Amino acid sequence: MMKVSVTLNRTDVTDSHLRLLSQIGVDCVDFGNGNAFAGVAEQGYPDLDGLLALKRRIQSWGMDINRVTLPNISEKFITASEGSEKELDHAATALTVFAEAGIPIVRQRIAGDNRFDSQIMYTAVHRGGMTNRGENWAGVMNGLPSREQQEMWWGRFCDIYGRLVPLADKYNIKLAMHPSDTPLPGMPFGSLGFHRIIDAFPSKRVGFIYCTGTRGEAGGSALVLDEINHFGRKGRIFSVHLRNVRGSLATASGFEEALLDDGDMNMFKLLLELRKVGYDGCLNADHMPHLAGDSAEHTLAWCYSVGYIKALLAALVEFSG
Ligand SMILES: O=C(O)C(=O)C[C@H](O)[C@H](O)CO
Repeated sequence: MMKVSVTLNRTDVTDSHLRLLSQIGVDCVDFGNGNAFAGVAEQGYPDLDGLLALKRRIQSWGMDINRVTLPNISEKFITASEGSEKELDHAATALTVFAEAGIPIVRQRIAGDNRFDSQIMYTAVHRGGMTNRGENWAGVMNGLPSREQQEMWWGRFCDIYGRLVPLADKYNIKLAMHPSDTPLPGMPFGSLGFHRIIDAFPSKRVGFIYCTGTRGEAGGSALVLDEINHFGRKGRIFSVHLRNVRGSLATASGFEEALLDDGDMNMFKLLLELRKVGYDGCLNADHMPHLAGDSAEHTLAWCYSVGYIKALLAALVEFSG
């Protein structure tokens, strides 16, 4: 049975937030910022006792931790600056701490895997005046990574995974990569990059946080359905970010993020495809929309997105019979 998760970027979450998540029926929490865990600032990796206390607190509200993030690997490591190997040592230690705490999925953020580019961003206005992130890639072509830069980055990525994958196998924890957002040409993790990862690192503990929003940005629902089918059949989809978009780079040279019911993709069709390939992980209510009257913590947005996903899941059960 698929479950619903939300992302928290801080670990000092209040009881009132956990209560709200529990009330609206969230099953799991994902932690999106690897540097937020107690211990990372001081020693470079999370403190096991602090992590276990956080896990127990979340469990006391009827939820669990689904995915966490390893301490960030910076540009210094990519360019092999002196002393930067320590970052990989810390990521490796963090992985073993998370495994010891019984966390199922870790994700390594690496400088250069995502690219949020002010050159191509604009504010899209949707129904009721709601604003959303829009991107149009005209003008960015000259700034894209060269073939040489791409290969250099890939070499460093292989150094990172070469260290982390054997540990993931040894400690039985899943190592998940998120697709590059924005999926511009030359970014490492589009559909070709995803194939490349599992070809180079065939361990069954290597897979993806499959983000329907990011991949929809690349090619709309046709691409998303194909990729869910392919990577899902290979058992490589460990978690799903559920987000809708309008347009795509392939079809409109641009895209706009949208509410789950108001983009081009029919989210129920995506769930049917996930069900077809036997996916039973979390559906994360990705990227909180900016709703009128919402709090800085996006509590209204959580209610909208989580409620929508829970209704889709109820419909899916009836559909399956
Ligand atoms: O959740 C992650 O690991 C991400 O990489 C999230 C992305 O940075 C963000 O949602 C952009 O799609």
